[in-house]
Amino acid sequence: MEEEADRSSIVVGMIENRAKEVGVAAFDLRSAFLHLSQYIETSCSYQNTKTLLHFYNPMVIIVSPNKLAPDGMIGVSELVDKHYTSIKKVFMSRGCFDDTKGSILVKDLAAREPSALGLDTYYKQYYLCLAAAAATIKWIEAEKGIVVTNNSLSVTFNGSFDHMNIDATSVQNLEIIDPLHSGLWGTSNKKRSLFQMLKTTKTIGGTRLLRANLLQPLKDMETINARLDCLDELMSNEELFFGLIQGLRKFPKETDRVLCQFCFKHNKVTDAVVGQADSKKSQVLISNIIVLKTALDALPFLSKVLKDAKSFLLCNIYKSVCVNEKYARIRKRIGEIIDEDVLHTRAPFIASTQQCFAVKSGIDGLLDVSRRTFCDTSEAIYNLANKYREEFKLPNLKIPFNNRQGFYFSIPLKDINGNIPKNFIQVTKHGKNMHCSSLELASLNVRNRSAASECYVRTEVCLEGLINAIRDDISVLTLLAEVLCLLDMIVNSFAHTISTKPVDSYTRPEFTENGPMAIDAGRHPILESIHSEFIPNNVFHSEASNMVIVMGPNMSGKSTYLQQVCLIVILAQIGCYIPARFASLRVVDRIFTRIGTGDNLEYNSSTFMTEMKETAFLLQNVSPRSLIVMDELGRATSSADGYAIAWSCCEHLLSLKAYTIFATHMEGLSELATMYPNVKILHFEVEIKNNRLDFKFRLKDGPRHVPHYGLLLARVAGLPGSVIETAKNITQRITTKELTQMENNCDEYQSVHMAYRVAQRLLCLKYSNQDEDDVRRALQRLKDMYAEGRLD
Ligand SMILES: Nc1ncnc2c1ncn2[C@@H]1O[C@H](COP(=O)(O)OP(=O)(O)OP(=O)(O)O)[C@@H](O)[C@H]1O
Repeated sequence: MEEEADRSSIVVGMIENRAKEVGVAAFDLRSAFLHLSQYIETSCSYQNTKTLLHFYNPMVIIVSPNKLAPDGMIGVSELVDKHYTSIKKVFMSRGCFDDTKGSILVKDLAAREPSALGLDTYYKQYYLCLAAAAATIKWIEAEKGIVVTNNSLSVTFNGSFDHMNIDATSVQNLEIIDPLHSGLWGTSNKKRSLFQMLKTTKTIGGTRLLRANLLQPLKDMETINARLDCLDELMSNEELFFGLIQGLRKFPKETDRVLCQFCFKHNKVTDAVVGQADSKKSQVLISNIIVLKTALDALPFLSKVLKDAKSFLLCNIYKSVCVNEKYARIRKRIGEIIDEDVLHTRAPFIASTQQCFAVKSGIDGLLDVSRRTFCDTSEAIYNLANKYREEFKLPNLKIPFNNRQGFYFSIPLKDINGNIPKNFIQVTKHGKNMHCSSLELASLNVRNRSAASECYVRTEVCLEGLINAIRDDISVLTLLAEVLCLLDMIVNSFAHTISTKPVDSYTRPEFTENGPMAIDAGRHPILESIHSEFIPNNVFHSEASNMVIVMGPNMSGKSTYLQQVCLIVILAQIGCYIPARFASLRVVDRIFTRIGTGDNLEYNSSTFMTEMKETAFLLQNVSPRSLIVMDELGRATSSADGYAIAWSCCEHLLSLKAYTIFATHMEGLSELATMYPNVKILHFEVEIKNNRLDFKFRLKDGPRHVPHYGLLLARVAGLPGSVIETAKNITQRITTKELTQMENNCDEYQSVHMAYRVAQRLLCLKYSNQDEDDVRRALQRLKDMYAEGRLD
């Protein structure tokens, strides 16, 4: 399953205009989804396009042939050449990117009214993605020999903009899909990504949905809360939770893919021209109908489990899927033609026999004749095996079947003893067995195969009416596919993961419209299972305190903290519980990270230039609801320039409403707090014991100077004692002056911030969901703490 889940099924068409606008059409052949997006590419390194391509992970990219964009920029075609060498690239002439054709196609093929997508209104404006859709659909129909059924495709328009945007570099930095290879976090070999941690889904569709959610978490609070309500119900109702696990198991694993395949008709004209035998395709179709029948048979159990569910999401699934008469109607029609005993199976011979006998007897005379031939040849093959067993004294001779060879003999090597009977041909060794055939078997195989092919083709003829009727109700099948993937993700991944953690270690996050981002005792979802004693830390951001500068020596836990905050936000926005005691969040629309991984994703770009490009992209695209984490910005150039850049970036971000966490070694940056009340300085607690740093991994308020931590760590790393001593003398002289300055700032910082913190807490109380009594009690506590000077 793993391999297939990774295999892409998406074809992407892309085109751009002179105004650096890009239109993208992404057609998922597995789920019959067409995603259209059109946007202005703000960054010269095509960050938005890269993020989308990373999200879709396409198997084919279709572009028009011109290498350079009209303004001399590299253009999407060159971008694909440079960065996506392993993906098949197809050129189609500019004429194939026809927006008028695209709009007609989308209108005809979309399952929902195009007006519901907003495409009717904005048609002229969004011509680029429609042009890309025209080229993409044309290529798919020609290349795959299929015709997309009208009113079948699920089309979303600019769907990725309705979700949280995490650029491709941040996806890597945060180890959302894959862990980083370098030892950045010190435990890379044991560390998994968030995706790997949650990948307990049981179907490929569910796994893909999970990946898509992690790359583009939700932004809509209602949908997030609906998922969380559903999780609440699953966590408090064991019967429902285990019932759903059992219910989902009854559906064949490939149900979601198969249901969507009914959106595509095979293009018989193309087949005839190419002269391909139809039997393979008929076989696929019959097997699809058997999967559909098995899935429809699994629905009543699911209905029974969901009948008394209370949460909105599960009730909605019950109403739209479980009590929808259309499914019963399709099942009834299948029952009129398909034998009741036929079940879905993965064993090749049983599957192919089932397919031959799927249609009830007496419906088609020719089919019945072919079946008889199929039975006769199968029996002859078994008789032949019996004959050989006796004739050659090979009682352990077996007659397995695979789709490529048909039947073959398998004999234990020890029974042969070097004397291979001369009737046997195509002899090969497989472990402790010998595989072979004989001329008689080969000839029976040919007859058996041809009888089976005839059965498939006749079966397809018999099923034609049924298949057309199924296509009339295609929307309920794609709906069932979506529901199964969603349930797989929520039940088998989210609920399962939470249930494997210690009780109450994961909690439901709360969301408020404009409230703070407050996380109490948050933990790193992955590192906490590697470290036996992971230290939790708090997070607090509000409009009045939107930047936190985190200081601390190397190895004190800064980078872990930054990653932890982002992963918690992502988990919350996919509708999952989070590793914290409590969290109240506001919805984040973009996550930006600037973390020096040392990996240069850009070719021909120094570490510093990469850092600057990423920072420029961030500053150009940041929105009031973004979350920004920056790790040691400015360390890759001279210290004065680096400091200046870090300072001015902070000042810029301070003028915005976005929340920023800035980790740095530059102690001078703490002075920002004396000038800007919306900056909070924190540090990771470290003690020095016997000339060694003792890391506490606990966040404390205010700046803190740890003398010579670089030297202490250098000693641990093994630098010679004489080198360390010289370095110590030099650094002592430099820092004495700076230290005096910092201590002065520290006092000033404390008094300014005391008053400011009161204001912050008042703001939070204003937006909180607490009742009046709780608010009154909180106000009294605030007053007492202020009087005692212990407000941190
Ligand atoms: N809260 C925590 N509890 C327990 N261990 C932690 C915690 N945070 C970090 N660690 C451990 O400390 C190691 C160093 O953490 P991290 O890389 O975050 O430090 P850093 O301050 O970013 O270092 P540098 O400045 O050198 O990048 C991590 O590999 C992790 O194993």
